[in-house]
Amino acid sequence: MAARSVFRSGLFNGRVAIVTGGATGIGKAITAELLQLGCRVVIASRKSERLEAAVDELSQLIISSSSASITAVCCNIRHEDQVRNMVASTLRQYGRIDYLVNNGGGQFSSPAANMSLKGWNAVIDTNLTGTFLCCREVYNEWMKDHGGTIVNIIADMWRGFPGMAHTGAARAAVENLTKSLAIEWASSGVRINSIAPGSIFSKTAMENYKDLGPMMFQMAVPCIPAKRLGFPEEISPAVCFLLSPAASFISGATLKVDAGQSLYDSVWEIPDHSAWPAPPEGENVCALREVMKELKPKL
Ligand SMILES: CCC/C=C/C(=O)SCCNC(=O)CCNC(=O)[C@H](O)C(C)(C)COP(=O)([O-])OP(=O)([O-])OC[C@H]1O[C@@H](n2cnc3c(N)ncnc32)[C@H](O)[C@@H]1OP(=O)([O-])[O-]
Ligand SMILES: NC(=O)C1=CN([C@@H]2O[C@H](COP(=O)(O)OP(=O)(O)OC[C@H]3O[C@@H](n4cnc5c(N)ncnc54)[C@H](OP(=O)(O)O)[C@@H]3O)[C@@H](O)[C@H]2O)C=CC1
Repeated sequence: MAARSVFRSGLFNGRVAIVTGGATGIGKAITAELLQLGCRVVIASRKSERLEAAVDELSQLIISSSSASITAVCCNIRHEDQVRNMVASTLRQYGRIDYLVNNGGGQFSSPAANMSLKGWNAVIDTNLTGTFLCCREVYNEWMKDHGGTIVNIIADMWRGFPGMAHTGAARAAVENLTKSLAIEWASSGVRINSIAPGSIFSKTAMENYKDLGPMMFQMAVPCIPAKRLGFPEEISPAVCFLLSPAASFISGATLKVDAGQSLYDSVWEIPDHSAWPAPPEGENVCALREVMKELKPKL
């Protein structure tokens, strides 16, 4: 499935990674690249049929001389007992956990004013609490004594996330969590960083938004300096870099992989309105009125 990795083959030989949401979209590309680099990967998410299909497909990438392997465990990261089971079963199977990629997550699109508490909580529990639980469990059960590397997938929420305020709040919180853990766990030899993807197209990501999906992704294109969408295979090399020894002095950082989208335009339209309070009267307001009088006929 994925293009061949630019990294040295065998880079992750003998290493063990957990990739949440590793069966679809960005997670599937990460899993594919880790496998090509010799890693033993455990993919974890809610739907067993997706996990089984990914194991079948991705195991075909493994060449017979490689130390790589792929297995799956059903885990809803919102549930503490299931996260505990994911970590315990990985340790039973492989005896170590070198890497954790917190990629599983998502949201629905809705104006904040229409969000129910249940919907808000579903998104916060998935993206913030789920990430916290996975980090804490992997740390307590393995990385505390052996070190390791964690990458958290967040989002382009640098100017807020109008239309998906719940996920903006959760991802900003994960960015901050990443910084706290980078300090708290440094003395265990744990590095932890975030990656903030721009608009990354995959069939599963699009289908999450039902009928709105195709339009949402298409509408993002003019706001991307590259004038095209990104693809999962453009996120996975950044994840592999941050996991690898090439990033041995990087912790607590966030890497934006968005072709500059976060610096540029927004899809959120603010209609013309006169709802704001008038500015304080004074010489500058008078001067602007004069300028506008002269400018108006030319506009
Ligand atoms: C340009 C694009 C940028 C893309 C960024 C990406 O991340 S792409 C990646 C995209 N990939 C993903 O996002 C993948 C993962 N995403 C998901 O699994 C879901 O989006 C989830 C996080 C909401 C969890 O859902 P779940 O079914 O496990 O949760 P649940 O059953 O426990 O409670 C859900 C509650 O949430 C509410 N609610 C839910 N949907 C809507 C809606 N459309 N409308 C309104 N509200 C909605 C509702 O209140 C519902 O309760 P109700 O009223 O039914 O009793
Ligand atoms: N595509 C994009 O433009 C962007 C994506 N992101 C983020 O990147 C990550 C991957 O998304 P992407 O690949 O695009 O979309 P996908 O919808 O393909 O991937 C989401 C994955 O998360 C898993 N998942 C969702 N909820 C849970 C849960 N509660 N427990 C365990 N696994 C869960 C899903 O599997 P299952 O349903 O089986 O549980 C699925 O594999 C997500 O966090 C997403 O929000 C961030 C910015 C932009």
